[in-house]
Amino acid sequence: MEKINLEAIQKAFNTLQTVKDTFSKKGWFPATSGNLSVRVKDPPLEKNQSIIAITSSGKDKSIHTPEDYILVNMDGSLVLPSNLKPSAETLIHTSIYQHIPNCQAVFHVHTIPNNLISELYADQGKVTFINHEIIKAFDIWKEDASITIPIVENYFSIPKLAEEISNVIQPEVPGVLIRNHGIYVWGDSDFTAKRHLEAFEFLFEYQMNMYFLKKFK
Ligand SMILES: CSC[C@@H](O)[C@@H](O)C(=O)COP(=O)(O)O
Ligand SMILES: [Zn+2]
Repeated sequence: MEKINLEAIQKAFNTLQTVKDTFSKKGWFPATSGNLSVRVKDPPLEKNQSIIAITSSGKDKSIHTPEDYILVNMDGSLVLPSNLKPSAETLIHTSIYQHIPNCQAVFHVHTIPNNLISELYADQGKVTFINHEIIKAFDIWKEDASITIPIVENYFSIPKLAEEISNVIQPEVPGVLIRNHGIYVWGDSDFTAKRHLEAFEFLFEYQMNMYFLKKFK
């Protein structure tokens, strides 16, 4: 811990606060759901010694308190002793950082569109979006672009859920849907992870609306 730079920690906490505020205003943290993490940027640390700043468990994410964030190691353990509990889903975050080499931020939200799409396409284990301009937000620049996001079952056991997510992770698709639960997204910066999340949510909302429009046409 002596090696860890306080400025880097403060910067990580500030980033989480800004993202938390933005998503909260969109209504993306209903009933204390959702969690966020960023890698604490500390160049002297080796990759496997990295630490992350993550939201504490069970907090109302529409308000700010000094207890909102906590530091954890890549095995999910606390960096410093604390009475605070890190997110119950910390192991999902650490597993994503370990599988995606340049991952700097992981965001998780529960929304009605991501829950409905995850249920609608659960049997296929994935959902594909084709020919949407917003696919460029995933850095996919080609004619007839498409993106396919995997869907996993909502296992009660977090280690099992983390393992299932890591089994379907594809580096070129920065997200995984969990059936009737929510979405995990990541990026090589908090800016990129936010852009990915907004693009996925746009596609889910579009698909959901299109589904109903076609039904009642
Ligand atoms: C209140 S339901 C949501 C939780 O069970 C969980 O899925 C979640 O997203 C938030 O858990 P948390 O421990 O606060 O990070
Ligand atoms: Zn959740």
